[in-house]
Amino acid sequence: MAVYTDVAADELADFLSRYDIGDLLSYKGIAEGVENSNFLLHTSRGYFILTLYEKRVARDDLPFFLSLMTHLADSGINCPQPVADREGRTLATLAGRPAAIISFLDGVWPRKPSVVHCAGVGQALAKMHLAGRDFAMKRANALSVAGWRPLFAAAEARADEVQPGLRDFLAAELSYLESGVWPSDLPQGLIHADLFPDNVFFIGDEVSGIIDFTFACNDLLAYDVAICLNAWCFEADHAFNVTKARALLSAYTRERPLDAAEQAALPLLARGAALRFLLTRLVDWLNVPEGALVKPKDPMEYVRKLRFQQNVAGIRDYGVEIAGAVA
Ligand SMILES: Nc1ncnc2c1ncn2[C@@H]1O[C@H](COP(=O)(O)OP(=O)(O)O)[C@@H](O)[C@H]1O
Ligand SMILES: N[C@@H](CCOP(=O)(O)O)C(=O)O
Repeated sequence: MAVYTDVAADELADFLSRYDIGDLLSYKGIAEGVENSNFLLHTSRGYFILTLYEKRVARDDLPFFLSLMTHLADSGINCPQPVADREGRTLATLAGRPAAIISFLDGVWPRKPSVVHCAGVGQALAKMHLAGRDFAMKRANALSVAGWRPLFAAAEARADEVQPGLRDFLAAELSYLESGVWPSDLPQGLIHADLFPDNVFFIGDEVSGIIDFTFACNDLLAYDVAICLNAWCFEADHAFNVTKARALLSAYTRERPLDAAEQAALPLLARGAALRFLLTRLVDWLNVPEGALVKPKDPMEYVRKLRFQQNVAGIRDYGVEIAGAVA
């Protein structure tokens, strides 16, 4: 999270008077994250998270995100729950932004994910995919292949300020991924689409909860796995850690086996996943709003990940053997 939109104390007190969550004792902006404005509320009834939805979130999508959290929780996935006001509404407006209050989850996200954490997220991701099967609402992925060229267009003129040659590198990769290679016939379902370490809480070695569903959508399930491979299985020195990848994939496939087509497509999906986060990071890096409390994420990290994925020959490079179904 971040804070793009500040909220005055009297405005917040007025807003909270519509809810039954006790008296406000304190609140503070949360500097982590990059997408929305988030505040930690401390009231006489405990802690809550207040989110003001910003740039990439369409108001019309909010019922999908809020209903999804309720659905997943009902299916045994520990995730934040939307808090309704006294009239039963979970979606509101504050400081001119769509806003919601959600429950606070205990746990901490792993700053240096270990092999055990990677296994934990693999299992949690598969359980979330299974729990999403009977979620009735649908949302297309606005940041799949068709969504990448507008991001590229927004950043290409200044891409070489970040790294000489970056514009041409991005143009070539984008053209390749747009050339008809992207699969459409793999198993689809509800995906998180942003399951990075800062969105998975642990207590000890156990996953205690999953947060941040504002990119959740219907798309290829294996694409979600690819996003996680990129986000969890590289070291701080940018080396790919095959032991972590094996742990993540093995734990995932114990819950939901990957079919042969998904296994074969995984390196390509990981290229696409790397390009998607590279592009959003680049756009954000070049457009930090003045006065915003946000630390933009490094696009170059994803240039390195993309280069790695371009050279992956097959799923064996992720430490697992090809089989009818990886398990
Ligand atoms: N339900 C929650 N319980 C506890 N902490 C939360 C919760 N939601 C968000 N946070 C805190 O806010 C940070 C950023 O949240 P996130 O949803 O990733 O932001 P963004 O909306 O920008 O994607 C998290 O890393 C965590 O510290
Ligand atoms: N995970 C994305 C950024 C958006 O996620 P947030 O949960 O940190 O707001 C990235 O790393 O590029």
